[in-house]
Amino acid sequence: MNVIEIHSLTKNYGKSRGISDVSFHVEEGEIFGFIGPNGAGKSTTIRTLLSLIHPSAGSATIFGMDCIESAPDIAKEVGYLPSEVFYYDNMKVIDLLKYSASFYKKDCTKRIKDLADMLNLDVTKKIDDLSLGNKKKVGIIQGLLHEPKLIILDEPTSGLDPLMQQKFFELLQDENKRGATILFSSHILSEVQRMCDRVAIIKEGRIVQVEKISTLKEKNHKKFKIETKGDFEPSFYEVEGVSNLEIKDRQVSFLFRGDINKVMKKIADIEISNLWIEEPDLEEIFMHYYEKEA
Ligand SMILES: Nc1ncnc2c1ncn2[C@@H]1O[C@H](COP(=O)(O)OP(=O)(O)OP(=O)(O)O)[C@@H](O)[C@H]1O
Repeated sequence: MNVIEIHSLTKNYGKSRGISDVSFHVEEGEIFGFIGPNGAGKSTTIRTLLSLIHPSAGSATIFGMDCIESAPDIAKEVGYLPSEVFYYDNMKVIDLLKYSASFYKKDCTKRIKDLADMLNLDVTKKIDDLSLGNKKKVGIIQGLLHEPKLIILDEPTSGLDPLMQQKFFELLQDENKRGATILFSSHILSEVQRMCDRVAIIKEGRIVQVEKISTLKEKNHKKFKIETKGDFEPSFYEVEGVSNLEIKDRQVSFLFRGDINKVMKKIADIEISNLWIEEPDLEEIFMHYYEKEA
């Protein structure tokens, strides 16, 4: 079942572009990444989905319900962490969290305590006295306290230190094991690569690719580095799919895309002393893709 379905969603801000013709779906139980550079349209897509702003064209459903018509029902089952959190600073953290919990028909007391303990947040403090990172933690707890079936996170890790990011990812993985579907927007590719099953790439308001992370990596080049005992056969360079070839003494490095057996057969013909084959990380794939599309 698809938890989120987005059909040709378009949002213009007056004459300026927000998003154009955005379509993708998120399946039940997925951790789905939504990546793109600043201003690409991630927040606009998410805010349209949550009916915080209305689309200029197109439609979207969450749990099969229309995002605009059924917004109040959808909100009960969705946890949302906006990219920037703003609060009435004078309140105590616990009072704000209790207030947030009052919107749901369940007792969230234990859950709030567990989340605050896990994230190391002192809920007796005034929001005014919290650092940016600790304010972010309040937002995370607000988004998760009602054990939502769908968690939508817009740039969730900004402001969190590396240790806290790690805890936060563990928390999300636990939520996912509990059955929650997660939509995770980010411009930090390493975290998307680490957390997500599939990813949609957005550029200048348009989706340019939706792919499994594993496929995205498979379809792309691998990096080869070889050290040889003797000189190279010139024919080695004729293998289809070899690019960015660099030779220095008895070391050769190149990128390869295609049937890996072909290049392995070539390598078997020469006497080598060492061999390294590296997967590109998502960042390299992403840059490659953006350059190609530019
Ligand atoms: N309220 C607004 N009024 C006018 N234009 C807007 C508004 N909000 C966003 N935009 C424009 O819409 C486009 C998409 O912005 P959006 O905030 O959705 O991108 P984003 O991918 O979330 O980027 P970031 O990572 O910087 O938050 C940008 O060109 C932005 O300038």
